[in-house]
Amino acid sequence: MSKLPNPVLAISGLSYSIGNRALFDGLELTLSQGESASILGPSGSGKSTLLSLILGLFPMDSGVVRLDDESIADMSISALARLRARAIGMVFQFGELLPELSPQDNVALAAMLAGGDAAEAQSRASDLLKRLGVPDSPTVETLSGGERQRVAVARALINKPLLLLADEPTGALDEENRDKVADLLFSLPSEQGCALLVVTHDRSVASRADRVLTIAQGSLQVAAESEQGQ
Ligand SMILES: Nc1ncnc2c1ncn2[C@@H]1O[C@H](COP(=O)(O)OP(=O)(O)OP(=O)(O)O)[C@@H](O)[C@H]1O
Repeated sequence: MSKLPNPVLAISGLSYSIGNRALFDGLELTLSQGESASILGPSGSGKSTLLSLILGLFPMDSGVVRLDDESIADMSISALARLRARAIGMVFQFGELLPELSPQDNVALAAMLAGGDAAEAQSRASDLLKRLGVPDSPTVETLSGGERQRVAVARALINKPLLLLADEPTGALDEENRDKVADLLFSLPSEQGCALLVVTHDRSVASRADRVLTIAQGSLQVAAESEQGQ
C-alpha cells in the first residue's frame, strides 16, 4: 500500500490568550491535500486570529503548527517567509489587489516576488485568469467585485500553494458573485490538489466544505447541522 502524504497543515495543542481571555485552548486541526474545511463562528470568536497563527504572524502561547511537515515555531523569520511564499496562498475579504495594475500584472507580480521569471509569470497569470473567466482590463478598478475576487484567487494560486487560506472571501460580494467565487474556491482542492481552509460567517459558503467546524470553548468542533444551514 502506498504511504499517505503527510498533512499540509497539522495543528496540535494550540493555545493562545489575549489578556486573560483564552481564545484557543488545546486546539487541533489537520488538513491534507485535496481536503477542505470551513470555520464558522460569530464575530470575535477568533477566526482571523487562527489564520494569523497558522501564518506565524505572531507566536502562540503553546502548541505546534506544522506546515508541509515543518514546525513553524522552530523556523527563522526568513525561512518562514520562504515557506509561506512557497506553500501558502491567501485570499482576503476585499481582494487586496493593487488597484492601478491590470489583473494579469496583479497575478504575475506574486510569482515574480516568489522568484519566478517575468515572462513565464505573465504567461501563467494570463492562462490562470482565462481559466477563471476574468476579462482583460487595463486596471482591476474597472472589474466587478466578483471578477476582482477571482483575480485574488488567481493570485493566491499562481505559486501552486499546498494550502489555500481564505478569510471571509465572499464577505463583500452579492449573492450571485458569492456563489460563483465559493464554487470556484471549493473546486480547487480536487482540481489543484491543494488543501483549503475558509473562515466565514456565511453558512451557505461554509457548507460546501468537506468539514464544517466552529470555534467553541477554545477548540474546533464539528458544527451542528442547524449551524451549517443545511
Ligand atoms: N491585537 C489585538 N489586541 C487585543 N484584542 C485583539 C487583538 N486582535 C484580536 N483581538 C480580539 O480577539 C478576538 C478575536 O478576534 P478575531 O479578529 O480573530 O475574530 P473573528 O472571529 O475573525 O471576528 P470577525 O468575524 O469579526 O472578523 C476579538 O475579541 C478581538 O477583539
